Amino acid sequence: MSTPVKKVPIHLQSSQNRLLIRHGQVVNEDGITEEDIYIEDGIIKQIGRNLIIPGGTRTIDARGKYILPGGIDPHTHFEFEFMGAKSVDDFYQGTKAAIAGGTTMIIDFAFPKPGESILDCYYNYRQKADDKVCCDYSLHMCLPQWSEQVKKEMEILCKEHGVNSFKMFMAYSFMLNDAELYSAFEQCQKLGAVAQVHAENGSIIAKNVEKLLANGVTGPEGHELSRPEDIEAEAVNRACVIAKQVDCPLYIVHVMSKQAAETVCQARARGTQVYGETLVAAIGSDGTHCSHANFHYSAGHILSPPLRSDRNTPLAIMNFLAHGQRVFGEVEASSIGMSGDPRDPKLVTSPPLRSNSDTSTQLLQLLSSDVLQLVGSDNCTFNKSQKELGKDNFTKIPNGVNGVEDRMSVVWEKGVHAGLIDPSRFVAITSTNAAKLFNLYPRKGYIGVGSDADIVIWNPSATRTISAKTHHQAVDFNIFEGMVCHGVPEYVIVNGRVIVDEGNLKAVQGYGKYIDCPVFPPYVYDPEKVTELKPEKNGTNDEGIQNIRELEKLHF
Ligand SMILES: C[C@@H](CNC(N)=O)C(=O)O
Ligand SMILES: [Zn+2]
Ligand SMILES: [Zn+2]
Ligand SMILES: [Zn+2]
Repeated sequence: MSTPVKKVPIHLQSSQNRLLIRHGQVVNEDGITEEDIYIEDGIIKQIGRNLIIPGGTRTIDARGKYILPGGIDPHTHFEFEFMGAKSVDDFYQGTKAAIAGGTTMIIDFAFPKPGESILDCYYNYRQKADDKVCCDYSLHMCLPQWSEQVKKEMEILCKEHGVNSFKMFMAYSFMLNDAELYSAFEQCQKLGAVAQVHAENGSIIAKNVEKLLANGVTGPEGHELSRPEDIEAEAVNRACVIAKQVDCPLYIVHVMSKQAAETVCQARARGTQVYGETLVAAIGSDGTHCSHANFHYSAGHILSPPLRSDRNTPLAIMNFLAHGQRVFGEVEASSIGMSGDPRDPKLVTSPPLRSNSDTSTQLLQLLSSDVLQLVGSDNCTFNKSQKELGKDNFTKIPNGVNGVEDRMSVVWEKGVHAGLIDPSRFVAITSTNAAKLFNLYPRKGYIGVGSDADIVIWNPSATRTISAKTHHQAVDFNIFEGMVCHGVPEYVIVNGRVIVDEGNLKAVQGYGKYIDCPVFPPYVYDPEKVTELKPEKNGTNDEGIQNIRELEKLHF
């Protein structure tokens, strides 16, 4: 007979784990409501008005503020050994900085060392991250080579370790060829995993580099010259063609150019199931900074695919992120029933499409698809001294920039404050869509009963000036240096704990944990059939997300 568990009377339980957020505007991807939120033991327990809550609960007044699902950054490289250097933001400082900026979960790219199996790589990443992370995290696995062993270990990672996404490279010395990509996509599709690609044509880049160096172009300006937009767009298209042959859902990481985004758009219009991730760097910066007289300044902006020198890129990328991105071409708006002034910047983002009959049908299809679904940081930071590895040869500059701390504010400034997207779309592209694609939703990326209490109280009218002097990252450079952003996190709640409290960061090392990403994400593998799985938002059911109602069909 077991001894009865002694239940501590609720009014004696520590109020540390009970929180009430009042008078805020709750923003989910499908709308905004004025509701209060009651949190206990790290879970959202009640949403509504006039909630009955126990005494001793801390109350936060969110009047005039938005209450957002915590940001989810789908793309980081903490303490990553790459190109002869190790990225300086580790899992502690990187996740601490993430929380400071309103991100409450990250998904890092595990990358096997030479000769290391992907299974050992997984164990080693868990070893180095678990005790350091300040917020929850998951892992993608990179596949720098293809073999029967890799194929087998992908299955183990999917079935036993909660990895449901694999990144293949089409550039760098560890690029896979088309047949290997084909096999890798087949395995992803069989396992119910998300196939991700770094889409640049590595063979053409190698030839361009040879020519540039032979002609004495060794500075950072050579980086984009060696890998122009065509080289990115060609690889995006090729990956989409292979994925379609295999019927494998495809996720293009770091779409960095108009041409690549248009290629995603056209592939979607042909019925290819492809998702596009862009980076906050592509929205908040551009390639003109890479040909600056100062080497450190230029090298500090080097990543791949490169920031583009076309100054229209940030606005075009932001438009591709806005839902129902409209591509205005030669086809007259009236001829396809479009309203609005064609000169409206929201409409014009890309060179004219051919105006013939099936273009208008195709255009209509394009008009209905949102081209890019989410924004990552690709935080892969190297100090000025490390970037000097490429002082005499741009191909040796360690590739990577910052973004994990500033992602949310820069997207708010360039998107919501600029009037191009609304707060709900902001939530979709900075949190919810990542949760859906990697099968974390609605536990993550949603404010609903039963969801994890990862919440940001966001002040839309406050501003902050970004600087390496004040940021919480380890790196000594910031590509957004001096940018004034509207949109500041005043409170950041991580699994029910107030980590940013009235702007003060109180990160706790090791407080985060590893989160499994189950295979066959419904939003990816059942887009036709799947109904939107969502908890009763205001339900009283404290079993949380078990309470599933069938709702309208999926729409991305
Ligand atoms: C190697 C890694 C980070 N570096 C970068 N994007 O330049 C990536 O390709 O995503
Ligand atoms: Zn990449
Ligand atoms: Zn990356
Ligand atoms: Zn502003």
